[in-house]
Amino acid sequence: MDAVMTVPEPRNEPVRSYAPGTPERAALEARIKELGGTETELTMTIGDERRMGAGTPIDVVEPHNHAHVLGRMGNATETDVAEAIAAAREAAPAWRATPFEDRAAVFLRAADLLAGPWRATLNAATILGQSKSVQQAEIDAACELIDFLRFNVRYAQQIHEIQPLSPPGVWNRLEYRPLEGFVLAVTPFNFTAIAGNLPTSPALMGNVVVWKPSPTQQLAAHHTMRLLEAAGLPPGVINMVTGDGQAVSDVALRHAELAGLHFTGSVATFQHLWRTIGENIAGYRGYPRIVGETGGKDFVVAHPSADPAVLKTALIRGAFEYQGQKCSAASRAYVPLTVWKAIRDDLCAEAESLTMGNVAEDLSLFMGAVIDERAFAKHRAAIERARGVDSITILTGGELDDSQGYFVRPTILESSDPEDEIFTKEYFGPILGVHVYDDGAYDTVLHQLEGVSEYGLTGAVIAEDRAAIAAATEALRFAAGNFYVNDKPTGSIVGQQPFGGARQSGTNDKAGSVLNLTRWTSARSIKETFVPPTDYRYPHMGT
Ligand SMILES: NC(=O)c1ccc[n+]([C@@H]2O[C@H](COP(=O)([O-])OP(=O)(O)OC[C@H]3O[C@@H](n4cnc5c(N)ncnc54)[C@H](O)[C@@H]3O)[C@@H](O)[C@H]2O)c1
Ligand SMILES: N[C@@H](CCC=O)C(=O)O
Repeated sequence: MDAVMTVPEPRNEPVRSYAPGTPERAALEARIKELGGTETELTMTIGDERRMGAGTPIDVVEPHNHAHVLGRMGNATETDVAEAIAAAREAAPAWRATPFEDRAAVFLRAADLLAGPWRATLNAATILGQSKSVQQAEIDAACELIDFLRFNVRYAQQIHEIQPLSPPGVWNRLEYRPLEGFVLAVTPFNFTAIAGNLPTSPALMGNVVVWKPSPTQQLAAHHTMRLLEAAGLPPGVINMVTGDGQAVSDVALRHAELAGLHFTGSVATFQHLWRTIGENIAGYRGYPRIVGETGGKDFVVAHPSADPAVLKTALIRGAFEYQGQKCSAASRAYVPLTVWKAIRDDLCAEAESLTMGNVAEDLSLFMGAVIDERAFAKHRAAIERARGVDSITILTGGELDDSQGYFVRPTILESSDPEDEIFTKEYFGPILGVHVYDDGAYDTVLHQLEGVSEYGLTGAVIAEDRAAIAAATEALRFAAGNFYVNDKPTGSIVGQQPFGGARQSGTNDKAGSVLNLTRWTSARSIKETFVPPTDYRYPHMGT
């Protein structure tokens, strides 16, 4: 179309309340009932074909009621993955030739469908399959995914607007090509929005994608794929393979056309994928772009001037929302003695009072279950170890029950040893380590917490004293990619706090920002000279 088009100005999607009696609550309850009462066939999507993965069957269950099967998938085999790559490559020429505004319209439409008729479906699938409370599902599966889809379009346009200088007689242009080949998106269980963003952001930039969701997020991933189809995404642009990922690593990471990896998950998996790419580096057509966001050991440090109520709420919400299964969750806190004395009993009482259970049946609950048996076993081992360490006192929690669902009570551990593993290791669950320090030791504590963990994802300082805020901001400059002042370290919002961390927490390419989208384009410089020279001699050579 002959026009310079501007895309709609994005706004953050408002979070709905789901208070009893609201229409959104009624719609959600009805959809939970429908999806919870169906065993969904969790097919792969390869080109225009939907079929079950040909490998071993995998059940998707409700984490808070693990006897209840929500759906079944088949582990993708090497043949399945090879066919998904072939479908992506077949779709590539038409997709990269599709004008930006037509590509953008697909994702803007997906955002509007999700804001309207699809909202209850993605929220219900996230509550049932990932055990999120209503509030946690809404900020993730609805609002954050809508924001990713809308804001990325705006960011892509901003990238297109970056153009070089053109002196008289010359027109210089930058063309933003997609990468040559396919992008592999491998996504985690804990955020439906992240799972949706990792394949769609490269696709918006004109790439074709093979997407491998986490098996424990597959119900919401399945409906995300249907949403994209309903929005008009052409077959083959995003191909979804199901299962544990083994065949995906074996085939996709060794394929000559691998152009990029868009990953979110644990450090161990990311290092395995990166190592595989390194081992195959001579076999690719180009150098695959590697973007990976991984774990965290996220801190809250309080100064003696901290408002106790602000600190207490930041710890409760930061550590225990979604059972502590956010990469950003507060899992270590450093509190001066005077402030600790003011909050300890209330903090523990509040943690004990947090409601937990079947979040799909009771929409008033604050917490659900941890994601699966493996996570449950990891938390049990961490709590059992803590019981045997002299420097640790279990102040509250420590109870676990997997008879119906994988329930771990919010647990607060106090330790006099700031080097204990509760301050260094990511448990990814509702376990908060607290170190209490003498009020005069603030600077020493900042220095100690800066280097004790290998991660650099999120952190927060709670203080009223301006100099203390400035000291933490400076001392912890490289300890967190997302740093919060007088707030919890979780809950970043697209367009407001671009998200990601460095050190072992990832490549810090900031999901949902211009910085991320630039990784999915390979720019071409074009110089056109209007009146080209016709004689090779320069004036200094004389005639
Ligand atoms: N920094 C961030 O933005 C961010 C966001 C969300 C989660 N996380 C991190 O993710 C982790 C939790 O997520 P998870 O448990 O799903 O992580 P995970 O590493 O277990 O799994 C992530 C994905 O990798 C796949 N996978 C695992 N082994 C594979 C292999 N050999 N080949 C190919 N794929 C493979 C999984 O099936 C899943 O799809 C935590 O460490 C958390 O901190 C980070
Ligand atoms: N962006 C989310 C965290 C994503 C990781 O799990 C937050 O800021 O809480």
